[in-house]
Amino acid sequence: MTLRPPLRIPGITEIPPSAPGMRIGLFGGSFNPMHDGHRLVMEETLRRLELHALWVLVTPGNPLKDNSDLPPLENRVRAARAFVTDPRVRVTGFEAARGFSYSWQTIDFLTTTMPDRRFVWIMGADSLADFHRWQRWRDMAAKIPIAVYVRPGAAHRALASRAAATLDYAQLDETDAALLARCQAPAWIYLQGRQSTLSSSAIRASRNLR
Ligand SMILES: Nc1ncnc2c1ncn2[C@@H]1O[C@H](COP(=O)(O)OP(=O)(O)OP(=O)(O)O)[C@@H](O)[C@H]1O
Ligand SMILES: O=C(O)c1ccc[n+]([C@@H]2O[C@H](COP(=O)([O-])O)[C@@H](O)[C@H]2O)c1
Repeated sequence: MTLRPPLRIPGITEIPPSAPGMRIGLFGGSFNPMHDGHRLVMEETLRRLELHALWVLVTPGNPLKDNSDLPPLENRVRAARAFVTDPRVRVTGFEAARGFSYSWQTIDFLTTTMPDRRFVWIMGADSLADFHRWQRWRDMAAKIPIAVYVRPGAAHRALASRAAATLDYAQLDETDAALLARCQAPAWIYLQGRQSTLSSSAIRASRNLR
């Protein structure tokens, strides 16, 4: 298993508190920085999936991206915490403390150590379009239900993607969103709704122009 050197930062890399039976959304990302598009995804999934909590997993580094300019984990976690206002949302960098590089490692760990919680992976439509390039993506889809949220410019690529085709048989109707976290994987849903054109890269580009 590929592990990076564990990085433990007090107050930053702990797993949020939870209780048996809780339905918990896992929203992974670089969050460089967090923006209102992320807020929209969090609000919509919390409500429509009837989640008790949503954990923002600030990644030490997306394995498919060049992370050389990525600000330190601690800075991204602190900035995301300052941005979040909903008390159900908890921001953590816990993947770094475990030395995880890949999301399947996170899913494996959480579903094994906390089998009495109902975890759901949350991603934007652009991530589904690339999902077949994630390490062990099929194993991940077999372990945890997945909610995909519409993103401007990504809808077609997402629904025509290899992962969408492979998992076609496990797609729930959007009207059954509240059932997703109660379902056995594989199960996934594509959520339409309010959309945001915001992206972290556009925000970084506009900051650099100033
Ligand atoms: N505007 C948005 N609408 C829907 N989903 C989004 C939006 N912005 C980000 N996401 C989703 O949030 C998760 C984390 O995204 P990330 O932190 O990479 O932000 P980003 O804006 O996509 O960043 P970048 O522009 O640097 O690629 C991903 O699953 C991504 O698909
Ligand atoms: O596990 C993988 O192979 C993998 C490949 C690409 C992205 N991810 C995860 O997807 C999430 C979104 O990443 P990002 O950079 O698009 O915000 C984040 O949690 C990454 O660690 C995971």
